[in-house]
Amino acid sequence: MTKAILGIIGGSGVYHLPGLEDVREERVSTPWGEPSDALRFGRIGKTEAVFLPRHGRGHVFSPSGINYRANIDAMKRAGVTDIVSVSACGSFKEELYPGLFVLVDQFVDRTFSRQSSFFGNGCVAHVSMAHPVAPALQARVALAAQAESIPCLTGGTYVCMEGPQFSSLAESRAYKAAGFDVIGMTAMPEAKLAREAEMSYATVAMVTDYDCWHPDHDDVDVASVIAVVNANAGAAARLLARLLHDFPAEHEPCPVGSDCALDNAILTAPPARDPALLKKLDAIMARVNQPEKTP
Ligand SMILES: CSC[C@H]1O[C@H](OP(=O)(O)O)[C@H](O)[C@@H]1O
Ligand SMILES: Nc1ncnc2[nH]cnc12
Repeated sequence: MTKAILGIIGGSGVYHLPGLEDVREERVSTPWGEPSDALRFGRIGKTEAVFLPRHGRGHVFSPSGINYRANIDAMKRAGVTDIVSVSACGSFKEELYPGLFVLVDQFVDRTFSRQSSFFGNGCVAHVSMAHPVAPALQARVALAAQAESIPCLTGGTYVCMEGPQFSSLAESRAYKAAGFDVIGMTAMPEAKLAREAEMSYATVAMVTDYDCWHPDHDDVDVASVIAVVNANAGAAARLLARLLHDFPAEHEPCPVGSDCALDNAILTAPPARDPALLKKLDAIMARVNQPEKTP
């Protein structure tokens, strides 16, 4: 049995987790550098949680400047089994209106200036990203939203742009024509790294705007995003509190293999592996490095 510990990553405007009890803060260093902020450990009900604001308190890290590897590695070191991230996003669909929570299940990665893997020369791994969101975790988020009567839709594709500038009208129209549902700047490589670290991952995409394609709405700007996030901060807090309160004590095995993603993913032969990289991978590869149990 693996004890479930929930990691919550807060996005723009979400720098705290209201309702967290017995809070303890700890700065966790990782072989990949410093996470965006101190980890905040606590619990809601019987469930332990670890909260991290991805931009740091005071919003100091830009989407391209966030150390995603340090954030995910720190969560792994803290024993986190399941991560729920909250992300503000623009909408490409009329029916995905500002204030709606969308539980996306696919990502398109258009970032180009980020460290997107823990692996590399000396230890090569290829994990599956066919199903980047853990369905059981996502279903629990949906149940929590339902229980709190929070408008929430399951399913959708989040395109992750590099930023920090918002999209041009031509880009916005192209993403809409491609059938993407929402756009943000942070879910990638976060979701990829969570998969490499064998943690379940689900995103609550909080629609804040219609980007710039909509003829009847103003083009997105920071003020409008933050106004919608602030207006919905209470709903996000209630959703997360309910999720934590109702979360099972034991980590539920992931039907798409989030918790065993490294099985059959590592190509580099053991004798050829780079000891320095393996040392950095101590937390990420902890499960696959365990000595085999003798019967
Ligand atoms: C505040 S506007 C752009 C900013 O909002 C989103 O943040 P997050 O995903 O962390 O909630 C978007 O990705 C940009 O970072
Ligand atoms: N329209 C948009 N584009 C990119 N990131 C966003 N975050 C919130 N709204 C956004």
